[in-house]
Amino acid sequence: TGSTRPQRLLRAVQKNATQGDPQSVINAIDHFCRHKEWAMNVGDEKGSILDSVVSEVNPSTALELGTYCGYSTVRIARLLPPGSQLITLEFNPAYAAVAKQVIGWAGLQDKVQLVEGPSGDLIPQMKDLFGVQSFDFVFLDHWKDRYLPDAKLLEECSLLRKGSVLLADNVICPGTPEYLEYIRNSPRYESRYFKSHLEYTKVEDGLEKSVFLG
Ligand SMILES: O=C(NCCCOCn1ccc2cnccc21)c1cc(-c2ccc(F)cc2)cc(O)c1O
Ligand SMILES: [Mg+2]
Repeated sequence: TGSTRPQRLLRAVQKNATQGDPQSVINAIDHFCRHKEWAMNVGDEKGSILDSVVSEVNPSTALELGTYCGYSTVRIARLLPPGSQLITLEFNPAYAAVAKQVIGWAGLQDKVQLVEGPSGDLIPQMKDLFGVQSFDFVFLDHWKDRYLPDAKLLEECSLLRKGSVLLADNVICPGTPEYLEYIRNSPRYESRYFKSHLEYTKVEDGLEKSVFLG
């Protein structure tokens, strides 16, 4: 029984990042993934696009689907205004355990609610569990075949309001063709593609930003 990649990533954070300094946590993970072991964090190039969208939206309530090791959780939470909340869903308990420690190392635990379980079950419970009326911002980064059903579920549960922003990772690689087809052709969304690269590689990938029109 050796360590897992998420555990080695966490160890790199604890070794190279300063507690309470989110940027040093981001830098430590990017360095580990670029020079030691690739991992499926959104990364620095797409992360800068994520930062600009989060800053523009300035969300009071945000949802992340797919925590993994907490890299994008830290990127988003570090930009949130005081009093705002980020809810992040993770299916894999081992990933969630690492993410909790990464988020804690960054000192952002008070802004983040990490919930374990499948999005299809948890999204309908958001209002009851967290008193959320609607989400200003949603980052989709989980199973690529769940992007479309979960976007529809958010609509059906009235968890989106006029102006809510969905930002989807990996729309090219691994790819989310059904989601792109739906969201780009729906009269209820205004979408824009941000061309970039798969984290830590030269492979094309990108983010799709979609504004819900109500
Ligand atoms: O697969 C990826 N992410 C998803 C993880 C599981 O998420 C499961 N999951 C997390 C919450 C959650 C809630 N409900 C259901 C499932 C739920 C993912 C994969 C790649 C990638 C690209 C090229 C490769 F050669 C290999 C991998 C890159 C990425 O950026 C990704 O995000
Ligand atoms: Mg991703």
